[in-house]
Amino acid sequence: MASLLKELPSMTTILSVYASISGLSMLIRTILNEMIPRGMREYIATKFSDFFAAYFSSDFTFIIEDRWQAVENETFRAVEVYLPTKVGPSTRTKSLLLGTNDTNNITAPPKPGIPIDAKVVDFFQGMHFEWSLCEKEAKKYYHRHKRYFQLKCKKNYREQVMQSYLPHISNTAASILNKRETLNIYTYDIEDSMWESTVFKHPATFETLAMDPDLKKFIIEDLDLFVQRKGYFQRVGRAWKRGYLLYGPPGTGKSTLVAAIANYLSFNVYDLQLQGVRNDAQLRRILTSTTNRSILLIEDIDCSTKSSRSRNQNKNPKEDRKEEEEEEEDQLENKISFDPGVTLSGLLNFIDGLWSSCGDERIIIFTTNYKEKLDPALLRPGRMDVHIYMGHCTPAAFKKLAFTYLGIKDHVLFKCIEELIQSTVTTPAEVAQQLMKCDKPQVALQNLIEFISSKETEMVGKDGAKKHEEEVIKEEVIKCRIEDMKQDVRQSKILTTSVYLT
Ligand SMILES: Nc1ncnc2c1ncn2[C@@H]1O[C@H](COP(=O)(O)OP(=O)(O)OP(=O)(O)O)[C@@H](O)[C@H]1O
Repeated sequence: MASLLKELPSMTTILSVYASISGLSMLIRTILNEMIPRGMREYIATKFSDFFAAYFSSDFTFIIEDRWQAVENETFRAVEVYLPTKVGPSTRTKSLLLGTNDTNNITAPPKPGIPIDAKVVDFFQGMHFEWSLCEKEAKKYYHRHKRYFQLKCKKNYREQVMQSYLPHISNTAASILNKRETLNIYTYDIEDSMWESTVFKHPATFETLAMDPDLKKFIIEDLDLFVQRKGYFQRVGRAWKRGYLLYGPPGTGKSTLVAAIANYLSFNVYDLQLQGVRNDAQLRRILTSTTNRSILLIEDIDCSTKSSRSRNQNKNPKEDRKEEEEEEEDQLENKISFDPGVTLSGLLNFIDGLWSSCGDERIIIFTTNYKEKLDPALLRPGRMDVHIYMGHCTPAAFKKLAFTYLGIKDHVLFKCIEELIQSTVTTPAEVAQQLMKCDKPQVALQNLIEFISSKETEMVGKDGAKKHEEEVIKEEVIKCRIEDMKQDVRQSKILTTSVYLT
């Protein structure tokens, strides 16, 4: 023992070694501080600490961003649906987002949501998880901020998270979404680059819709077949989508039919105004951020082109022509400007091009009052699968409306009204408006007879003047066509064939 103590260095030696080491380290630090720039020093220090943290820390973090490879991230959406179910009184969150989008019922209890940076704790099969929703600034000013979920857990839970926890979240979210009682209607906010939703409570159903019974039956069967045919679409190598083109005069029930389809299938509706969309890239982003089991609605598709918009407004073909020329010039300018607008080919690409494969169980509906004004490319077979004409009121449609609005299946005035309806051009919207005026069938039906009769006399008076006007318009149209052909020859030298919607 005494010999062992003798071999130990003395206190003085230890202190002098310590002094030399600290002196040396100070010298090295000073040299490094002078030789290596500050930025690089900080970078090396962070890398060092990251390395040791990863090596020695027992935690692991999963990041789930809102978009994944250019489309909406379904895992993010599942977590977004699942996590609010975990914020009860027992959970350790310091804040909670509350709100309701049910504009029809302000007393509806608010639903919980996850605020940015709040922490939500969840337990699954004895494992402890900590979630937080974060946001980071977008690189481009017109893109919304990126949101992502952070899931922190023990490193050794990693496998279980992938194999059982995340599938459990997806299944729970899917069953919540399938059971949802309310539908949403979305409209795109160009400023914030995001879809905004509100509760969709349209009372229209196939039951209340006044249309030809065979056509109604056909549509219902077509929808039923569509939702059952997941395997079929896969087998034949087509995207699980269905396109409907609804056309016909205003007030014949096109929007009502869309609402009836949404209610029948329990699909959310994405109502897109093409006019505000900046370019094809933005259109792609908008369309890929819609969800499955939904309807994409683009109303008045004919009005989305500049030329068709002006044609609708002007009665005088000469003015039409002038405005068209101005618009063609605009289009030429647009082609070279920063913001070229949406091209028809950009839209078609989503309907049946390569981008059509993004998403499942989607219904695309275009509506128009003027099918003849649509670009033939849109009408080509395979583009819009079903073309549905919504026409003027028929005797059968009138009976349906009378039952819906007055609750009657028959009345002595029916015969007279049916004859009047056949001899005039009346829309279901006009009939519905008259029937709504009074609850008493006798009075309401008499009002309707007066209304249709006055329309009939108006039409007879207008007939002569109308014929003359039609002849003048025909002449003008022929002149315009000849001018068009000349213009086309000139244009084909300058323009390629892309069609612009703005
Ligand atoms: N076929 C119909 N069956 C039942 N109600 C109808 C029908 N058509 C019109 N209506 C009634 O008329 C109103 C207007 O109809 P709707 O907006 O669906 O017509 P639209 O064809 O979409 O018109 P637009 O082309 O102007 O958009 C509806 O609120 C509905 O009450």
